[in-house]
Amino acid sequence: MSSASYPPEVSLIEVGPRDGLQNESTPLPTEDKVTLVEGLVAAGLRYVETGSFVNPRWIPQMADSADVFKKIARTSGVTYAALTPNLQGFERAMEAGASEVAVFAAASESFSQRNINCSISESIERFRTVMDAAKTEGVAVRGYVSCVLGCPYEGRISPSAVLSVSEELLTLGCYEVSLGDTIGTGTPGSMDSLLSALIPALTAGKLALHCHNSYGQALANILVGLQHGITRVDSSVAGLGGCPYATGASGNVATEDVVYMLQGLGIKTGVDLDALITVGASVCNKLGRASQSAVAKARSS
Ligand SMILES: CC(C)(COP(=O)([O-])OP(=O)([O-])OC[C@H]1O[C@@H](n2cnc3c(N)ncnc32)[C@H](O)[C@@H]1OP(=O)([O-])[O-])[C@@H](O)C(=O)NCCC(=O)NCCSC(=O)C[C@@](C)(O)CC(=O)[O-]
Repeated sequence: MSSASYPPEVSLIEVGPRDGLQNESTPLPTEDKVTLVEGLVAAGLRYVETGSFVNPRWIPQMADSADVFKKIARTSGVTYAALTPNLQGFERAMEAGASEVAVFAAASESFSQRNINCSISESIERFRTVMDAAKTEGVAVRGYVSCVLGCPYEGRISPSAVLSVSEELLTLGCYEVSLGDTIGTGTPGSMDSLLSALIPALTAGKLALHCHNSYGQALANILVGLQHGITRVDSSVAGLGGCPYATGASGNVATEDVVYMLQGLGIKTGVDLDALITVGASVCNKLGRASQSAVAKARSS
């Protein structure tokens, strides 16, 4: 396939400070989170999911999100987003100065119960109150759907289940839906089938991809997404991450690896790869863990 089949530009949604850090056994100190967010922005990322306003008893790693939002030096043109499961989370996010928020649903009932303690339909009702408040405040709301290519409790998930909840989120007013391969079991084949089912109904412009790399398929799955016309991709510096309610979910696809692949396709991201690798090395050093980015490992060897 020629490079002309790919978009000239892809927007990266950096989820490292939120998804990347929410599962760490020892939470990263607030100051280090602030340094991480600022480093990512300095490396060229223009959308950084900076924290989440969930129940701190459920996710203690994100308990200091308000402080992170308050302490970061902001750069104009950058979106500093937060995850908000309900109105209480939305209000906390607004008080902390989040530029936009994301609600998160699932295509699997069991995952929805374990992750946010309610059914899929109850979650949509909770999000309705968030959407109403966001409309009043003039704040954009992104939607996530987890388990689009497999669930840790239910196994295979049908594209029609993903379509149904994605449609509900878009109807509620989310400007896009990020499709989460939460446990990274998807393959280019299952991603192709899913997108072939979703895009005629929803359009590629309303979809983003959020791929975990547990089975080493994330880049291949993203490539399939690009071929379907998707131009917005979530990733996490150094491949940090994993969902606490999805056993076996390893890190998100590494931002460094996505940038390298996109550069190779001649696709612009606005990200300085060397600067990003330095940011990834620094946070890994603080966490005392190895980078999950193949590109960062190759460059440091
Ligand atoms: C959704 C809830 C809050 C429901 O939790 P709940 O216990 O059902 O909530 P509740 O409404 O019954 O309230 C119980 C207590 O929680 C408090 N509470 C309630 N809401 C909030 C809030 N916003 N902020 C702070 N506190 C809150 C509330 O005030 C109350 O406090 P108490 O009276 O007992 O002292 C809970 O289940 C929760 O926090 N879940 C978070 C799960 C989570 O963060 N998971 C990881 C993110 S999702 C993910 O990683 C997947 C994704 C997005 O990356 C995509 C992918 O890869 O698939």
